[in-house]
Amino acid sequence: MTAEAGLPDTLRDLPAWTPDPVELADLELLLTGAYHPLTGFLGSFDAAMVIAGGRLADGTPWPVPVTLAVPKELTVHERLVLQDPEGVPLAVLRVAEAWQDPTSSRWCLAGPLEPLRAPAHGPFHRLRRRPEEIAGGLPDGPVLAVATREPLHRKQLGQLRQLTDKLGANVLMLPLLGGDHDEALVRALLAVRRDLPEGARLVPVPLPPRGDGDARRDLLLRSHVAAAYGATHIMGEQEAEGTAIPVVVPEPWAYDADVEVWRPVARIEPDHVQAELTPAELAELLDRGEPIPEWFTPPAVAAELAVARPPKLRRGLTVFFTGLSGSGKSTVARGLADALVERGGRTVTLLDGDVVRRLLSAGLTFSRADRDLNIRRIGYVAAEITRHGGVAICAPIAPYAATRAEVRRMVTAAGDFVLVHVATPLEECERRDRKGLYAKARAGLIPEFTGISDPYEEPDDADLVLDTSRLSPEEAVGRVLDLLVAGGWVRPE
Ligand SMILES: Nc1ncnc2c1ncn2[C@@H]1O[C@H](COP(=O)(O)OS(=O)(=O)O)[C@@H](OP(=O)(O)O)[C@H]1O
Ligand SMILES: Nc1ncnc2c1ncn2[C@@H]1O[C@H](COP(=O)(O)OP(=O)(O)O)[C@@H](O)[C@H]1O
Repeated sequence: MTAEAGLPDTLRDLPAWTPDPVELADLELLLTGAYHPLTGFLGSFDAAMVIAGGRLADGTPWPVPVTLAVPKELTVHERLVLQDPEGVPLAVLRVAEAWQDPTSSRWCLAGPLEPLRAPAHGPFHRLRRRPEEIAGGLPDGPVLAVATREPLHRKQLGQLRQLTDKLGANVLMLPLLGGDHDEALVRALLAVRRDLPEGARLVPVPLPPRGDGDARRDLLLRSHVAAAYGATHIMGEQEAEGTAIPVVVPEPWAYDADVEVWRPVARIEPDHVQAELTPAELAELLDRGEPIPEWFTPPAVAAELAVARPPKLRRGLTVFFTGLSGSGKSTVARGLADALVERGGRTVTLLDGDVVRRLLSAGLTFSRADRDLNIRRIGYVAAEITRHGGVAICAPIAPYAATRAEVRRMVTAAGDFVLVHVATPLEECERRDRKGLYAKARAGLIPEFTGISDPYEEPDDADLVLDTSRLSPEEAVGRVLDLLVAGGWVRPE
């Protein structure tokens, strides 16, 4: 891959496109050779064959459609610069085919890629390696890949040691990046490096989970990437047909509490007590901020688990109010912010609809596009506050369900999200008409007024519904506080 100082003159006039995070990861893996034998995004025939039968059109096994979706306008060009989210050009796509995905109706481009520069973003970049750099340097003999999105606890470490002993294998750890806490994952795996067999290598690989949640295809894809990195076997949860290298499934292990060691279940005396910590139990301990037992995982791994899932009392949270103008969003949101500040222990930022429109969203109108942009901006700021462990309280109208869902997604990648629908009836909001806007809207002086001449899509995913025509402001704030206490985000008084 070349290290260009800037975009060559000949490419400067080409249109540029920033693929989504999964496509960007695909691009990186295509360029590094980790997706061998693929060298570019798939065309319609290959994609259809892969979806139908797990094979490319020429019969080569390939588990997932690696495709690139673009806006229709971009399908007329012969070449396209693909860039990272900061606008750094990564590759040129020479378009061989523009095609419309029959299921999503989205337009896709296929064709060979010319690399411009290696992607240089993301944590632990210094540990990234191209497959050829690793595969060439591995010792002879079996290599067992552990391509994982989860840390290794004492059980998996024991299982791994058993498998490597049995196979006489070296270990290749491939932490799969693209989840919500990549750094914590890599740190947790680095923390157990001493417990891995001598000579184990660790290479982070960008391979976010794909939207379809198909575990079998995911394992197949991981097997292809692991094979490209030189692995001869992959540790997996289940056997699967069509993997690039054999899957080795560890036998069940449990903690023998009588002698305080992890061992294969088959080797535990029948009268001994077996212990396990299910994912749900582990999550509960983390939520409550209670210590993770040392028999379950090394303390350094436990510390990373707590980074990825902090105790709820310290975890970032967005409380998002939605409702008609005059429904009481600002009043209740302000009351909640004051109550949280009075209780202490939390930093609180109130992103009120009116205030946001004067600053962050100054100049935006009330068209659908501008309302969506306004809500996305609020969501972006709320997600950042949440990421840093604060409480963001938002109180815009947010009339569109899809945009609220987008904000929920952005925030939940960083922490927790609570949606409060202030469902005060329109008649009551209009009766209040604090700012005289409803009267103006009825008189046709304000076009596109929510509830009068513009839609409000009622949420069906609200965590709390408040009707302030039946509640005092204090009662309404109390309901929200009760919810936050019940959910563990706020200490009971
Ligand atoms: N056309 C139209 N429709 C709705 N609301 C209007 C409109 N024009 C001005 N206003 C005033 O702007 C406030 C709503 O702004 P938001 O940013 O919360 O709206 S949105 O979420 O972007 O739809 C809203 O304030 P709140 O009463 O606090 O909700 C109104 O006072
Ligand atoms: N239970 C209640 N909760 C919130 N507001 C109430 C309540 N009862 C009456 N109101 C009044 O309704 C109006 C709501 O306005 P506001 O909070 O600015 O709503 P929004 O932000 O949804 O436009 C305020 O004048 C407030 O005093």
